[in-house]
Amino acid sequence: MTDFNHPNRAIDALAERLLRRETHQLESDQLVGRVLASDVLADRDSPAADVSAMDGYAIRLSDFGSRSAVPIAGECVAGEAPPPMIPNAVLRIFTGAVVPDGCEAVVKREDTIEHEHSIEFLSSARNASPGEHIRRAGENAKTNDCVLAAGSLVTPASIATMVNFGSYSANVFDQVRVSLITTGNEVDRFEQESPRPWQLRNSNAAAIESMLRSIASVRFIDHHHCRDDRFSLAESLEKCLSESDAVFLTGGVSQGDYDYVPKIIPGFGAEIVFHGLPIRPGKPILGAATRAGKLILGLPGNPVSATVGARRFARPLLAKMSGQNDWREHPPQVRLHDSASKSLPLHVMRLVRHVENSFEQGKENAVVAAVPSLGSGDLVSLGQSIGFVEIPPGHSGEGPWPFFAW
Ligand SMILES: Nc1nc2c(c(=O)[nH]1)N[C@H]1C(S)=C(S)[C@@H](COP(=O)(O)OP(=O)(O)OC[C@H]3O[C@@H](n4cnc5c(N)ncnc54)[C@H](O)[C@@H]3O)O[C@H]1N2
Ligand code: MOO
Repeated sequence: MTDFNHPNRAIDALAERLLRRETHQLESDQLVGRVLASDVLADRDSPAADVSAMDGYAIRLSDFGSRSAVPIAGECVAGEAPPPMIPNAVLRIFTGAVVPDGCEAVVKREDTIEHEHSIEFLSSARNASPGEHIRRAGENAKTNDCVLAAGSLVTPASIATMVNFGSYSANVFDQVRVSLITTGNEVDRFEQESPRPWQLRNSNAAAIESMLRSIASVRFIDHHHCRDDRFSLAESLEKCLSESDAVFLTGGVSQGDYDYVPKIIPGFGAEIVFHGLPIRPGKPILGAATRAGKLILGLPGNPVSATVGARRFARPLLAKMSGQNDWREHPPQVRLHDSASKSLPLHVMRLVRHVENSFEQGKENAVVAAVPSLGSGDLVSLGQSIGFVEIPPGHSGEGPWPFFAW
């Protein structure tokens, strides 16, 4: 086990040991949020022919020599093959229509005086250069060019690209199957009755399950809740590992006598890559990988630590396992409003909320404010936050700091 001084180093070391999924074909209406396993190729040139970028007139540059009005010989409309160009005449053309053979440029209609059967060129049109307002065949992509690379996350924007090139389905990586184990004798659902003062509702299960269910490239498999018992924990972990690619646990990861998570993991032949990182909250976090490349993430039980840890560590690791090339996060930088706090020798994750008009304060970065919090058990501050900023060791003040939104 190495001592990592940055959460990103720990994430990288764990990511290296994780498996990638098999692949299958999926229809385009199911693809958003999934990861392409094969390149998408252009099935034809884009555009497929030279087309007009403007509503106007298809001309030869020699037409500018004409002193008087030039006749309009016909129309090129979108959805039809163009008529031929006739000498000493222009064709009316519409955006997206194929330009006729012999057309050297398109002049916007605003740069002409339009009569019923002819046009005159305004002086603004006379600077038109060859090819002006013509989108050339293949200028976006040639047939068989790669237009979307394997490993990219499918978005509504990339669906547009796929469908344009005739891909109504794509080869994608299988979803990452994830199970969750929460621990603790004090924790239960308590839906019908009220918990006693020494009991707690299972907020970690609710937070992490909902986070996992919001990721399209993840399939949530199961949630087990275990009492603080070594054998039932080991039994649950064995079952979860047999049916999942990643298992997240909360609680039981620290130094207590009943903290069995670190104790049972070596029994599964898994390598503990880190146990304890210089972060607050979440210091006791544990990351392990099995020989088959499955992920075990042991999150501390405190609700803020568990939720922050899942967001900070699970998200990129699941992106990696789902086959995404660009799986590391690129968090935006934000400034912290009213940032009177001491620096600590840890990476401090501070819960933050929006600030009204955060972009109007003459600063380059958006501004957020710290949510007052009494620590990693403060579920009120957790619920009022929009995410957290991460302040590096020895730093304090307004930043800017990387921001991780929920
Ligand atoms: N001697 C030490 N004690 C502790 C250390 C340490 O370094 N040395 N670290 C502290 C830190 S930091 C944290 S964080 C906690 C994490 O401990 P565990 O992961 O073992 O968590 P638990 O003790 O099981 O629970 C902590 C806390 O969270 C509540 N909890 C647990 N599960 C849930 C759940 N599913 N939903 C809601 N709340 C939950 C639990 O009742 C406890 O209050 O250890 C410190 N101690
Ligand atoms: O760092 Mo522990 O995560 O709750 O306070």
